[in-house]
Amino acid sequence: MTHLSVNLNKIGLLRNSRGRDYPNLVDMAERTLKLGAFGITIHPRPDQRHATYQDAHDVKELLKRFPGAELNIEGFPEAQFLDVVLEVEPDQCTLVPDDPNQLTSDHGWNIARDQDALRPVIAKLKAKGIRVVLFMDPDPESMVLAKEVGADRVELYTEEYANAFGKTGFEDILDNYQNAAQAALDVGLAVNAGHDLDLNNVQTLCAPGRIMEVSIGHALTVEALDLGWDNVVKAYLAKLV
Ligand SMILES: CC(=O)[C@@H](O)[C@H](O)COP(=O)(O)O
Ligand SMILES: NCC(=O)COP(=O)(O)O
Repeated sequence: MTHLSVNLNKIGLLRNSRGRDYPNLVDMAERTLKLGAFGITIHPRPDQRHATYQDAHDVKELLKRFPGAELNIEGFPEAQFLDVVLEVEPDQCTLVPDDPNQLTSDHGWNIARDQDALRPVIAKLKAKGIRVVLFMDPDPESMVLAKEVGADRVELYTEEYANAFGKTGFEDILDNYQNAAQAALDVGLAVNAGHDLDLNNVQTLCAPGRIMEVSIGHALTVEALDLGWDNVVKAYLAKLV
């Protein structure tokens, strides 16, 4: 079984577009958890275009009423982000090598280059009992270093997987992701996955059983426009058993 962490960035985007607290992100988080989702993910970016730092505090407070459910905060480890994470103390922090001006996340860490910066950050987060995940491209060779710098898990960046799904050559891409996941498991890292996963492609990635958690937001929100939020969350849960 793969855990579903629903990313509420796009709920935050919709809310922020009118300057009122509607839709209320915490209400959507509560609704999502009541449907059986394992957790909530938010990725507050420096411009707080969607999820905000206050959302991190508010969702953490909500989770006190949902024992066993997890909060995953994603982001680049700049000072303000780290201050918020260390205050909120989520169950998990996924470090993503995003530039503040990026439209969205589009690459994993270059650990060989960034290891000196990552090590103390990872140590500080782990000292607070926060599970640390590194957002990674599906490169089996990089998993040893991810473990060596102190990560607990990696999150495989799955845009390439999603783009290849159902097309010629997909099997080779799928094999690469499964090999990268196995390489992570072989060095003692658990494996998350995320970015552009959807109802059509998620099951093939998770079926072999190597993926512990997927975080899904953009496609889930778009699919909910057709199917309704509750139906979409239930549909993902049914595919991840
Ligand atoms: C790291 C990643 O792939 C996603 O979690 C990210 O949160 C997407 O960010 P946007 O919702 O800003 O596109
Ligand atoms: N880490 C991936 C995530 O949280 C959501 O990515 P997406 O489903 O919005 O592409």
